[in-house]
This record gives sequence, C-alpha cells and structure tokens, in this order.
Amino acid sequence: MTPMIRQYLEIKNQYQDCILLFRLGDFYETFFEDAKITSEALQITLTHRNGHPMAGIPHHALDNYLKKLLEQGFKVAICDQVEDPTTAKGIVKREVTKILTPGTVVEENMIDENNRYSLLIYSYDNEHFIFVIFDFSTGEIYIDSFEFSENEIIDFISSFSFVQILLSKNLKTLKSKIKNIYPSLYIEDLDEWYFNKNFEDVIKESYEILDIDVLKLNKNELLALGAVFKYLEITQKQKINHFSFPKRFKSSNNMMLDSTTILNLGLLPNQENKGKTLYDILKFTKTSMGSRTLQHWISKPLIKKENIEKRLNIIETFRNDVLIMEELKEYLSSVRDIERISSRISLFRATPRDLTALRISLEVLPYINELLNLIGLNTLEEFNDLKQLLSNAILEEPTTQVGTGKVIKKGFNLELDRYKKIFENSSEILKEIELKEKQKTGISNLKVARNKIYGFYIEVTKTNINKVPPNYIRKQTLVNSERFITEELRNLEEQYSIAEKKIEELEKKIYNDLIVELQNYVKDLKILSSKIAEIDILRGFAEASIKNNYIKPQFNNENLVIINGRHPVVEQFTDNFIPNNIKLDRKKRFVILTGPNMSGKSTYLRQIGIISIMAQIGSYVPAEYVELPILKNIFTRIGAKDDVVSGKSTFLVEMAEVSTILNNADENSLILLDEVGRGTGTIDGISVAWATSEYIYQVLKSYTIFATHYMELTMLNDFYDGIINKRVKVLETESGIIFLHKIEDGISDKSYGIEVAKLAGIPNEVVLRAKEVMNEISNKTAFEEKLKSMKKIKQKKFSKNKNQLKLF
Ligand SMILES: Nc1ncnc2c1ncn2[C@@H]1O[C@H](COP(=O)(O)OP(=O)(O)OP(=O)(O)O)[C@@H](O)[C@H]1O
Repeated sequence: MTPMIRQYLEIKNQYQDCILLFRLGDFYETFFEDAKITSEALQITLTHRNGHPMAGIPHHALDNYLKKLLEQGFKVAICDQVEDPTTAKGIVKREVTKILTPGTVVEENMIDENNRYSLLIYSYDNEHFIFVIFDFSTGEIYIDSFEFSENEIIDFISSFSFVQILLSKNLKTLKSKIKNIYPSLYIEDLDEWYFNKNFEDVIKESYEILDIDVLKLNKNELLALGAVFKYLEITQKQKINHFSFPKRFKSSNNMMLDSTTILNLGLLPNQENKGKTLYDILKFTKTSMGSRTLQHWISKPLIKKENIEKRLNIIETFRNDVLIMEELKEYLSSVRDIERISSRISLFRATPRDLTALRISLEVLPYINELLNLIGLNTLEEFNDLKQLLSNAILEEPTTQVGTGKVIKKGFNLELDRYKKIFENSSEILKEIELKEKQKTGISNLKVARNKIYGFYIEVTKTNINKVPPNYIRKQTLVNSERFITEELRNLEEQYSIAEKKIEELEKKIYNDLIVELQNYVKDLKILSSKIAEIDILRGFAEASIKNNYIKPQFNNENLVIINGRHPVVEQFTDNFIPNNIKLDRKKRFVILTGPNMSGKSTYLRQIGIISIMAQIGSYVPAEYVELPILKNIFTRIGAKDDVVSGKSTFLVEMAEVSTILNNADENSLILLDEVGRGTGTIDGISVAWATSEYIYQVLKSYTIFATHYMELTMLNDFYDGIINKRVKVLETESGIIFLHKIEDGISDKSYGIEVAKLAGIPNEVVLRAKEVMNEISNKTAFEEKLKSMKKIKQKKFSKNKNQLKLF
C-alpha cells in the first residue's frame, strides 16, 4: 500500500458516511467503493491505480459534479491539500475542509433562487415533536413544538419541498416511513449527544448573545436548535453566525394555512401546477429575495388589520405614480441576491463575483431611495462605507480564483501592487531580450516567451539550431523547434516566480481580511434584504393590480361581500370569465351550492378563498367591490384524492380533512367544502354531510360554502335561516346544455350528469341508454317523499367540546 493510499484510508475512515473527494494534483479522486459509486452516479470512467478502483473529476469542474452527487442524495466530503505540494516534505498534508449535504449548499452556481429548507425533527418521547426548519443559504430559521402523529408529520413534510431531513436517532420508524415515500430525499439521523450536551454554549456563540432567554424557547426547543448549530458546525467546520433569531410557525400575527389548503387553492407552485398558481399570478418581483418572500407571504397571510392596510396603502401609492413604479422596477432588476451573498460572506464562501454583485446592488440604492422619497415612502440604508470599501478593494470584473492577482484592485494594498508591477511591463522586457538575442545570434525568427510550467524560454526553429550560442541551455524539444534558457532568463524567472507566489499569498490574505471586515455588515445587509423584498413585492402587487384590473379590498367585522369577483388564475386561462357575487354576514353565513359538474362550482368556491387570502396578504383583489371580515383561518376540503402512499381510502382522507376542520374552525374561519361525503354510499354521504353542516353552522359559526351534488342538503335552508341555497345557471338548448358559470340564488333542478357525459364524448348509444335507465329509475314522487321525510329530522342542538386539540 502506498503512503498516499494509507493517508486516504485514514481520512476515509473518519468520514465513512460520505463520498470522499480526495485532491490529487488537478483532480479530485475517489477510490475503492466510492470510485464505483461515483463513476456510476456521475457517468465518469472507472480506472485503476495499483489495482485499486479509482474515478476522478477535474478540480475546476467540482461544483458541477458536486451538484449532481448532492441531487442524488449523497453526502460529500471534500479533502484538500492543506500545504504547498512544492515545499512539502514527504506526502502532502491533506484534510477534509468541507462536508456538503443538499441542505448546506450555498454556492450561487449550484442552487436556484428558491428557498432550500431543511427540517430537523426531535422527539424525546415519540409523541411530542420539535420541528426546526432552516434555510442555510439565507439564514432563516423557524421552530415550534407539535403533537403530531407520524402520518401528520408525513403530511407536513409533503407540504414543503425540503432538501434534507435530520432526525433524532430514536425516530427509526418515522425515518423508514419518510425514506419509503421520498426515496431520493436526503435523510440523516443524529446521535443522542447532539441533543443533550453544550446546547447553551453553541446557541449563545452562534447568536452572539449572553442569555438564551431572549429567544423565548422552551428547553426541548433549545436542544433541537442546539443540534442544528452543532450539525452545521461539524459539517461546515466553522462557527455559524448568519442565522436570524428563530421565528415560530404559530404566530399571533399570521394565519397559518395548512398544506391541504395551499394545495387545494393552488396557492404555491409544485411539480404539477407550476405556472398556474396564485404565486405565479402575483410574481412581478424582480429580486430573488422578493420572490422567496412572496412565497412566505402567501403561505402566512396577515391577521392584523393595521398590518394589512399598511401594505395596501403602499400599493396605492405606487398605483398613483405609475412612472415611478416602472422606474423602480428597472433599479430592482439590478439588485442581486444580497441575502444569500451575505450568508456566503459570513461563511467565508463569498466569491469575488459575489462582492462585485453586492457592490452593484448597493450602487442602485441611492436611485431607489430617490424614487421612494418622491412618493413619500421610507428609504433604505445606503451602506456608503461598505460600497466605498468594495469599490476600492475589488476589480470591476474580478476572476473567481483568489490568488491570481486578478481580484484585488490597484491601490488597495501597496505591497501587492509592488509585486504586480513586476508583471506589468513583462511583455516589454521580453521584447527587449528578444531583440538583444536576435542581434547577438543573427536568428531573425527567435522568440522569447514565458509559460506557467517551463517559465522563460528562448525558442529557436530547428533550421536555425546551428546558430545557437554555447550559453544557451537546452530545456525542451518540440517537433519543429528547441527551447532554451540562459542565465539571465533564469534570474528573471526566479524573480517572477517569487513575485507570483507573493501575489498569491498576499491576495488570499487581503481577500480573507476583507471578508472578515465585511462580516460586520451581514446583520444589516439581511435587514436591507428583507426591506428590498417588501418593496419589490408591493411594487409587484401594484403592477399586477393594474395589469389584471384588481381593486383595493376593505375590511370589517361582519360582512363577506364580493361583487363581480373573479378567480385570478382561471381568468388568465379563460377567454370569457364570468364574474360572480357573494354576500354573507354573521347571520346568513352558510351557502349550499348546487349545480352540474363542470359548471364552475369549484372555481367559485376557490375564488372566494383566494380573494380572501389575497386581501390578507395585502394585495389588491380581482373583483369590483370587496368587503371582508379578517379571517383567522381558511379550511378547505376540495376534490377526491386517494392517499395511496399511506393506504388511506378516499373516504378516509376526506373524513380526516373534515375532522381537522371541525376541530379547529371557529367564527373567524372560512370553510370551503366541495363534495363532502361523496366517497361513500349515498345515504351515508348525505347523512355525514348533513350533520357536518349543522355542526359548522350552529357551533363553529364559520363562513361556509358547501358545493354538493346532494340535492337533499338544500333542505337545510328549511331548518336554518342562515343557510342559503345557490346554484349555477344552466341554459338548456336543443343541441344540449350550456354552462353560463353564473351563480344565482336557488336550487339546481337537475344534475345534468348525462349531458355532461355527452359533452365529454361518451358514445351516443351509451348516452341514449343512460337516459332510458334514468327515466326508469328516477321516480319524482319518491324523491319528494324523501325530502318530506327529511323535514321530520329533529333540529339537533350541538355543544362544542372545549378540549379539542388545536393543531395550529
Ligand atoms: N366563472 C367562470 N367563467 C368562465 N369559465 C368558468 C368559470 N368558472 C368555471 N369556468 C370553466 O369551467 C371549468 C370547470 O369549472 P369547475 O371545475 O369549477 O366546475 P365544477 O362545477 O366544480 O365541476 P366538478 O363538479 O366536475 O368539479 C373551468 O375549468 C373553467 O374553464
């Protein structure tokens, strides 16, 4: 075994769960089992060295390959040479300098603008769970305690696109469940010691605070938070200082929408609905910070009137000055991802290009401020010192490689400038020597040049070789020429290589010192980022409101009124969208909506939910007039979906969703129900739907829209004044039915199922036969009898069980 392989094995032994990329010359090599895995994962050649399997990637292409390895769920350790190979005695010293997992990538070329959330789950008893969600690339962190079942945890996971999950080691069954459902998601379990020792110190150091009480977390939450920082310190091999204080999921300032509602209402994009969500419609943002924050805003609408109105008023200000709004858009387009750049500064991972991007971003701030000033909005801090520092220190277009002398600007460090000067007139020196040698030797095509490997040389073509003087020392033979060196060139070379080394050393040191200085600005830069995000989003809301003809909503305690409301997404994809109204108040608060399939019930239902959410994130809304109560929550039960993965039937999923609603909604909630009870037999279905409606109406007193095919439910109106019936208008013509998509008071007289089947292209013979069958089995008198018997059901009085578990 060679000493190098021995060194490799020693290091690999400490990083057994990682693919170890071992720096060897210009390559990162993998050996043994790692080589087999990497060659397959990266589609690179598997070779052999002294009989050992080996596969390598060129060092300059590292990021590219790393990205692929991380996407496939590997943990990667980068092992670098930590001393200069030219001066090393014996084998070069190597150390692991970085461990990467999908949740710890921050490099600009490896990630897109979206958040990269990791989730840590900690439980001391398998009943109480602490969740920490963090984005290492931006420094955001959220924490809270939940009493979830494993299935609820899985639901929670499915509502976020996590890039990595960390679990305390005792959660074995949960780990295998998650692994089964998300085989390519990166999951790691953490030993017990992560959660029991030194948590206070690591948290205090990370936040630079003296007292952890300021975080207002309980002991178990602190343990979980401590584990996150320990994990990051160990993998990143450095202190972690760029996180903001943890926020709670459950906040008195925000509505917490559950994953079902986000999905049902099409609020945020996922693989299937990309381009057709509320986010896509409202995304007029120009900065990455704005786009990410917009997603947060949508998933957590505000519940305090003054906060909502503050946003709406800023939109109004922008709308009043469209020119300023447009100009601001241009400036915002030049603002780069300051939030992530500052994270990278804090982690010593900022590239020279990051610093240029930061400078360019800061340079537009005065222009942005000028505009904000003109319309009376708060201006941003301009960071003049920082801007000056960056502009003095970094070249306009630096290279990515620090140490090449092409990063630090002239004038920033005199010593560096002195060494760089040697190279400045090198081409003239070469020309001088060349001329001198030509004259001396009489070789007219003699060339003097320098390259990285051989240094200075004199090149003479083979035809002139007999004219070469004796002081020329042969260095290299090429096909048509020979290269020589002289004493003079050798001395020069020495000077140059000393200068080159010095430049490398100095530039790296200067750059590093600069980063340390820039770290002082990170906290304030994060505040700047969030302010820019806010301006960016609100400017975008203003633009969206003009482009799509939205109006400013109003708020009150009683009425939910939408006049000529539209579905903001469907209207974009429909030629002639028909607007609709709704008028509810604290008394008339429950709508039973009937109408054929495809007539527009779901669209109507959803548009009421979406308009409420738009209003509460502070956006203008698609309608002619909107007056809303401030909702504390929105619950939805829409569409039938099987949960194949956890083996639950459609009906069970549906009932679980209804149960969450019944346990959590109240008079400040909006409930949207579409076809509850459909997954079971008709009689059961009607009964469950009936009882559910009564409970919501009497006990919860939530604003509710219930779309249904069960005509029987329209009878609820006979029992309760506040339950009203609405239907979708349908035009019957000779050639079939036409959906008018207009919602009006009343009960749908027919379900038009056969007409819809015809529209869908069911063969005519089948349609005709269905009509025959229907005439046989539908018996009008029987239906009327059934309705009468419904009237005999006694009005049930419910009382609320106060001890219900609240999820959010
Ligand atoms: N107000 C409207 N104006 C114009 N077109 C509409 C409107 N509402 C719905 N539509 C069109 O009708 C289609 C069906 O609407 P939707 O899914 O809401 O019907 P539905 O009654 O809920 O049907 P199902 O009961 O089968 O779920 C939509 O995709 C849309 O193209």
